[in-house]
Amino acid sequence: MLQKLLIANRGEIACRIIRTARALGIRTVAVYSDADRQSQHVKLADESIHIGPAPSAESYLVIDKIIAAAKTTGADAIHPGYGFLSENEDFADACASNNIIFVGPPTSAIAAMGSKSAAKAIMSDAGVPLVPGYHGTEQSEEKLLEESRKIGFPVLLKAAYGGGGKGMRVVESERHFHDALQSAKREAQASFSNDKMLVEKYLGNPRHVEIQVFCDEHGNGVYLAERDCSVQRRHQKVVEEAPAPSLSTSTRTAMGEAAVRAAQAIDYVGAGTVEFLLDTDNKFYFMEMNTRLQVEHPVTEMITGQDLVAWQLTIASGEPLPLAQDQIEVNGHSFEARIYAEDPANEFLPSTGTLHVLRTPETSSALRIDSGVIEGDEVSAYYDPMVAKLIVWGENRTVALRRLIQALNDYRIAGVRTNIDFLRRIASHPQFQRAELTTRFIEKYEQDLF
Ligand SMILES: Nc1ncc2cc(-c3cccc4ccccc34)c(N3CC[C@@H](N)C3)nc2n1
Ligand SMILES: [Ca+2]
Repeated sequence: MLQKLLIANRGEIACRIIRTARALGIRTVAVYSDADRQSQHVKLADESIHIGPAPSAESYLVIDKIIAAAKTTGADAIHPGYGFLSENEDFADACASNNIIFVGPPTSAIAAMGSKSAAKAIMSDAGVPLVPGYHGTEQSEEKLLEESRKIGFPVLLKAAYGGGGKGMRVVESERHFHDALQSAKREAQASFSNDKMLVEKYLGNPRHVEIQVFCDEHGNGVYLAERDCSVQRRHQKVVEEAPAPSLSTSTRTAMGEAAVRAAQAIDYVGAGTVEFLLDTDNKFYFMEMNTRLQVEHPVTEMITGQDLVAWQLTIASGEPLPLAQDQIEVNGHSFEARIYAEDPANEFLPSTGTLHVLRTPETSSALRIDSGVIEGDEVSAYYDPMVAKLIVWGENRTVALRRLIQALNDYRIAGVRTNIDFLRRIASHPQFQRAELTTRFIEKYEQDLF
């Protein structure tokens, strides 16, 4: 087993990783910027080391500083968490060349999934269903238009190196094609320094259903059920749940097996998430694969009873998967609500300030709060405004949803504005209660939600 783990992250995920490492008897090292000197993750770790000024670009994102911190403290492994350097090939390489275990997949797997078009080519060979479309290297406007005609409008233009909806344009008909392509390419170039496009058939009302996969270094691969992350606002997940409501056992099995095939096609090791679009006809299509632990992993932990960070550390130590596929059981239903310090009344802009009041609902085996802050802490604008994740479990969706609403009612935060009321309105909405989830939920019910 690993002796000493450096967590190259901050906030709730750093605290969460430290808790599991401690339970496994692994010593922990926290890294912190000037703004995080007094933060929770620093207090929780056995050791801590300063890595630079508050801006991420001068601290949490600086590969050499993280590597130097690991060497100074004698860490034998680094957990990247999510965001920051978690899907950065150069960072994974830097760990390897410094004989530090990177708690994640091989660099080759990160590279393979880095481009959506390259990923689709691999998935197609692995027999994973793709949205009808074009993901080739020829990028002339004529070629992309010809392929769009073949697919049939409406089509979706997507940036091959994109994410979070940037560089994405729905093209209703041919006469909008030129302008949509130019603006998508401009945005992709600006956001990702790469304007390579792929074209997909536009699905009118898909759900976002993602499969949690785990592979070890011995060729074993399993899936740990799925999560429905359809309720998004501007491509940012707001509420996630597991399992996906009204997903048939045959669809669940087919998606899970496709996800494991996808992972094994790239010799995956560690925790990964294969994202699918689930269409109204129950057909599913590969969207992308995330080669990191996701923010919403706790809902999977709640319904399977597994600690996914413990699995990551076990596998990073070279040990086999803790369970075989037929030993993985799903019990009950779980929701995660992401609590952001942002102001719904002001375009959801980040809200900063001191958390004068932070009273949380009482935790239990059915209610978990993953948070990186305590009362009195400062919420700055330097980092992601998510201050906590509220995770609930129930023996069925109705019970879990009732607990979610009760917990949101019991949350008291003063000093920054939060999205708690917005979350409560989503959870209480009749269509949400009836699990009529589509990716257009918030857009469709916007007037009821604000
Ligand atoms: N071919 C095709 N058709 C419809 C789509 C609709 C979306 C979409 C659009 C808006 C919100 C969404 C929420 C969850 C899942 C998907 C969406 C979508 N994505 C991809 C990235 C994700 N953040 C949004 N891709 C799509 N692809
Ligand atoms: Ca991704």
